[in-house]
Amino acid sequence: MQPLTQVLADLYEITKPKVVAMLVITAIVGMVLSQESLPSLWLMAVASMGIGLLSAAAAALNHIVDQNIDAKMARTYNRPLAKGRINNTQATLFALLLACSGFVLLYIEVNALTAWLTLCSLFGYAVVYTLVLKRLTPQNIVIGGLAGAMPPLLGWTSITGELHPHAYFLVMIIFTWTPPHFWALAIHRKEDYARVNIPMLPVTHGSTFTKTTIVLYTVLLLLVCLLPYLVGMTGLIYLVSSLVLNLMFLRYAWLLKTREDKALAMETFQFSIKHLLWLFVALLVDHFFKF
Ligand code: HEM
Ligand SMILES: CC(C)=CCC/C(C)=C/CC/C(C)=C/COP(=O)(O)OP(=O)(O)O
Repeated sequence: MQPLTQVLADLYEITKPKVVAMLVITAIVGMVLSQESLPSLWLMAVASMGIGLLSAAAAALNHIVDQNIDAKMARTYNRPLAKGRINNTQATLFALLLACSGFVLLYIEVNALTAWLTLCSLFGYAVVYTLVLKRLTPQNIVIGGLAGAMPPLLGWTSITGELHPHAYFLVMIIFTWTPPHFWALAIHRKEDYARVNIPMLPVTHGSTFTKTTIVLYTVLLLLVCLLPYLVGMTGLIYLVSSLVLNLMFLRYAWLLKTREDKALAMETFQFSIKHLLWLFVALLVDHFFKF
């Protein structure tokens, strides 16, 4: 029997807290951008809580589904389920508790549209991506990435109760960002994925092809990031910040492609996270000081 504190720490770990924190930040930006003035803080808090709970449930389900492959990969062998520190019943009940409380909170305190869309995102990540696409095709993270890109739209609908084209631009940004974010890591962890027969792009098409694809996606990302400015949704603060961040990302991608430095893959991956965080901070600042 594990001590209760260890079980709680393990349950917390399977929620992928840092990823969920980032998802919630992008949702909050969606909330703020949906209105001229700051939305109700109560509504923002409950919506963030609901989106966070359902994202955490999705992450826990991913740990349950992937425990056998996680146990064989150097990056993930020490995860709570892979190591048997918690069992399937504990993890499943925990995931259900998170999912139900998140859904009910969104449905009652926010709106039905957001509750259903967030549940669809959970399904998209935990079932469509993890259970099916991850094992099926090297385009797994391109298609599956849509679930992780949804939070800004979920944040937007939390406040307005309606879908809006401006929210789609934010989704498109994260959707285009996800492949270079993940493939940089997948290059570094290629042997891990090959060992467990997961058809990640560097395994199926090689690292050289993947690096070229990363460069192309970072160029596409730079262009997609211009859309909010071009339609008048954002101002110059966002335009300049996004250009600087995307040129930095492109530089990492280019160095990764052209230099034989093994450390560059993880450096590119780590930069991708900072890139997205600062891009969304820029969207926030721009919203309040738009010129
Ligand atoms: C299908 C889409 C995605 C895939 C396959 C993916 C893959 C990954 C993987 C494998 C890691 C773990 C790296 C490690 O253990 O060292 C990671 C880390 C991370 N991802 Fe993603 N990611 C995706 C989408 C996203 C999205 C949409 C966000 C946020 C908006 C995000 C934010 C992060 C953050 C913040 C980390 C660092 C976590 C930490 O340091 O513990 N990812 N990602
Ligand atoms: C409700 C909602 C918005 C859901 C979004 C869910 C979510 C947690 C998205 C994050 C994407 C992510 C971390 C993928 C990595 O999975 P992986 O299995 O490829 O990586 P791993 O090997 O580290 O587990």
